[in-house]
Amino acid sequence: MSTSTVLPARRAPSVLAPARVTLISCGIVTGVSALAGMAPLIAAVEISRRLLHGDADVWPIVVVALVALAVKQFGTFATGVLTHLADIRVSFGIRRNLLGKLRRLPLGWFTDRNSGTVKKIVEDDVAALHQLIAHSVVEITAAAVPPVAAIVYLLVIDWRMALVSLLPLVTGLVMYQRAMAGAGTKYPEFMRWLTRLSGAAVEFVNGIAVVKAFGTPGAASRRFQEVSRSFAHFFLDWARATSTATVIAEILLSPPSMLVVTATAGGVLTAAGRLPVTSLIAFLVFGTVITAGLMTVMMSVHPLVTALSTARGIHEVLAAPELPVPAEPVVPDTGTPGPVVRMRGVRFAYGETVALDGVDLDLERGTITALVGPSGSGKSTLAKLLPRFDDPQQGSVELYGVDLRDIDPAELYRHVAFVFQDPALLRMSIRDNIRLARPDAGDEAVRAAAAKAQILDRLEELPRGLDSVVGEDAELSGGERQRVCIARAILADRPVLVLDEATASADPENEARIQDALSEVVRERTVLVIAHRLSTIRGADRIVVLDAGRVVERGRHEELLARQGLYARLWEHDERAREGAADRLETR
Ligand SMILES: Nc1ncnc2c1ncn2[C@@H]1O[C@H](COP(=O)(O)OP(=O)(O)OP(=O)(O)O)[C@@H](O)[C@H]1O
Repeated sequence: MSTSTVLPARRAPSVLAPARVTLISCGIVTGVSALAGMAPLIAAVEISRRLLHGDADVWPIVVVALVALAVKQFGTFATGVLTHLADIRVSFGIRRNLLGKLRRLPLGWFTDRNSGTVKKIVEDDVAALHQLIAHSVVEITAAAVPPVAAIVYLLVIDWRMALVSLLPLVTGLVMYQRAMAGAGTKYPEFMRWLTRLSGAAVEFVNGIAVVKAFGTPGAASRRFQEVSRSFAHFFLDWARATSTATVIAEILLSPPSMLVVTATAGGVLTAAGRLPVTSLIAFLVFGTVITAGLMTVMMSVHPLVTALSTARGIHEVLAAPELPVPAEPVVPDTGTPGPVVRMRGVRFAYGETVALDGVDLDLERGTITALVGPSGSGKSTLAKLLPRFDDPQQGSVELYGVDLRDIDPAELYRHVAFVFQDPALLRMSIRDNIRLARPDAGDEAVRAAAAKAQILDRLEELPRGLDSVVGEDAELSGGERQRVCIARAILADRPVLVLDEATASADPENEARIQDALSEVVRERTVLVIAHRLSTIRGADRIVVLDAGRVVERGRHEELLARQGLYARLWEHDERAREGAADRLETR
């Protein structure tokens, strides 16, 4: 086991922390602006009061109202600019942190989630935060301050009339509250449905080739359809349960309802001489301010709740446990005697599924060790522990006698390279793809690596040669892509190499060239190869046979054949498959 101290999982900073000061200041400025924005309404009431009393001196009021209006406009403009700038800063920071985090998360984190979920967090969720930072705070403050100020103002003018005017408002809010009851549990469920929908859509699109080739019409997209249908049911049920209360609430909270109540009650009181006309005007003007403002606040609640839950989701990703990083990393000494890689008592389980159970394995310097075994025996899992895509739950993996958990990841990748089955090329020039691990490598070195990987001639045929961009003007076959990855590994020149041989057999010429490229890349290196076709690893220095997560046999090809065990059976099976294929070809 590792003996070094490891840092606790990095504490994720609050997603909104960098925008906090801006948001608080903009909230205050917006509140003041909103109050200033009410000045023209107060001025209108005051002007009508003076005119009704025969006082024509209204110009000072007009001037004050205009100044207040200018203050409001300036405040709105300034807060708009500041919040949008804060949004750009925060979104950029979050995207950068998320990308850094995704690089540090163990591979297991990704296999537990589909690519739809990851895309939703990085792209959609960060974009959704725009609403919160650039809009929600200022918009809600701007909408909430006038109604509150108006209520206080009307209570001061005539508290009894004010209470009567507020009746439709209070009833409307009670109905609204009833409509929203259960939203606390329904809303997170709604968000989970959206994630499921997005995941099902991505799965469907990713598998479209298989769908077209094998799917009976409609059958392959069934999962997507099922998720869509279940989501529609969920949403309809929710809408049905809340629609009546929502409609009544919206009618009561609308400005016309307020006007009807205020005009009727106010008119009766004014006619009876209990309410001055100027007060009636104030109620008519400010009554609609209250309802209009509240409607805006309520409309903003939904995007606000969405944005807050988004912020929580992003925070959870940033706080997800990473593979521990050593506090004091040890630099492995390549001169250490003994095996280059040593695995002891390695156990690894995916939840309940035990993939490796007590595996011991040594990779001796400059040798090729082949991992073979039936499908699901744990070969890929074992190989992925060496570049530390995950840590074993028990036991240890050592490089030059140092536990991988004690080595800085950047240092580890200076020693270990890998070529996996699925050739991963990035959307950049072929040249940059090859020199991914050595960005400063010169043209000569890149070409030499490509030549050794048996791909240079093909790359030179591309429209812009090595400058052609993958996915734009560099369309390569699977076998060619794999050879580019091999060129990358050759140029990276790491002493230890993990190699997952392709299962999908390429055409014979491609196949032969891949084999030539591989024999180049393994030269003078310590290699762990996952062998899917036993013919290719006959000459390996050592063959390790896995079965159900355990090493059941080890030795050279001839020794293992002589033992008549699992390897011999696998070999026989492979031979028969090869002969069968050859016979079929010959009889054509
Ligand atoms: N991400 C995962 N989640 C859950 N179980 C997994 C996961 N990956 C692999 N397994 C399981 O772990 C076991 C070992 O899988 P692994 O892929 O290492 O085997 P393998 O020998 O490489 O198989 P193959 O030759 O088919 O690629 C299998 O039972 C497999 O179903």
